[in-house]
Amino acid sequence: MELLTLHLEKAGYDDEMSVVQNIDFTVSKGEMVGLIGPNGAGKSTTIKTLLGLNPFFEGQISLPPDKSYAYIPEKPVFYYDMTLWEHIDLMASLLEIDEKVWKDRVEDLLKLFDLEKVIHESPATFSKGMQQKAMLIFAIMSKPSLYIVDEPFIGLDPIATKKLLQLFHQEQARGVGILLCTHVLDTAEKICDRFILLADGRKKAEGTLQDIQTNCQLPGASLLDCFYTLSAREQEK
Ligand SMILES: Nc1ncnc2c1ncn2[C@@H]1O[C@H](COP(=O)(O)OP(=O)(O)OP(=O)(O)O)[C@@H](O)[C@H]1O
Repeated sequence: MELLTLHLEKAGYDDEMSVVQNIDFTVSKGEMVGLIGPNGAGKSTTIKTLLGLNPFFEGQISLPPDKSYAYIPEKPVFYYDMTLWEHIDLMASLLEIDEKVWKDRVEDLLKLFDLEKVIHESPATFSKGMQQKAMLIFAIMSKPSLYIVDEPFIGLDPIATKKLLQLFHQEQARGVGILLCTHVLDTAEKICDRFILLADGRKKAEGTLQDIQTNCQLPGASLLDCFYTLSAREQEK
């Protein structure tokens, strides 16, 4: 069952000029799809558009009903005057989650990510990795059916990365779909079921690692090598 279907004929930042053209893909239940591409390829524009943050687009987007998808941004934003616990409390009331349910979930997540000691401090003063963990807790506590995650690994230490990968795995096992936008290709290669490769605002390749290897005529090659080959091919055009 498809949780996200996207077909962007064009999208950009004003009516005049489109940044991405003819991009379509789906994310199904239990599936992790990697959205990859070089700097400026159009990944963030695609994500902003599918989240409804960008009014300049033509196409169709279908997301799960309200509140059942969560976006984890690359650059977290916090209220300076609020503690981590106050952020969590606010999030729970906005999402209308039962108090006992969210408190149990949050307790486990705070323990998992080692943030119990700082619940009464403002996340605005946390390190990059701690802020990333806080954003993950806000997203996971709502138990969405789809995650849209932008560069979750930057800033996380190896143990937190491992814990996050295990968490994603558990979430996928309960049928959650994940759209993962990342430049960390060696990790993406291990965890994603399929990839969408964007370059120059267009979809250049799509499929499993094996499909992409076939497309590049590089059997057995790493995702990074395939990415490099496809990017070089694009530059030659
Ligand atoms: N707010 C904006 N206004 C106008 N143009 C923008 C804006 N944001 C991005 N662009 C342009 O859109 C194009 C695609 O940028 P986008 O941020 O989607 O790329 P990306 O694939 O996410 O890159 P990166 O890997 O560097 O994050 C670039 O040419 C960029 O200059």
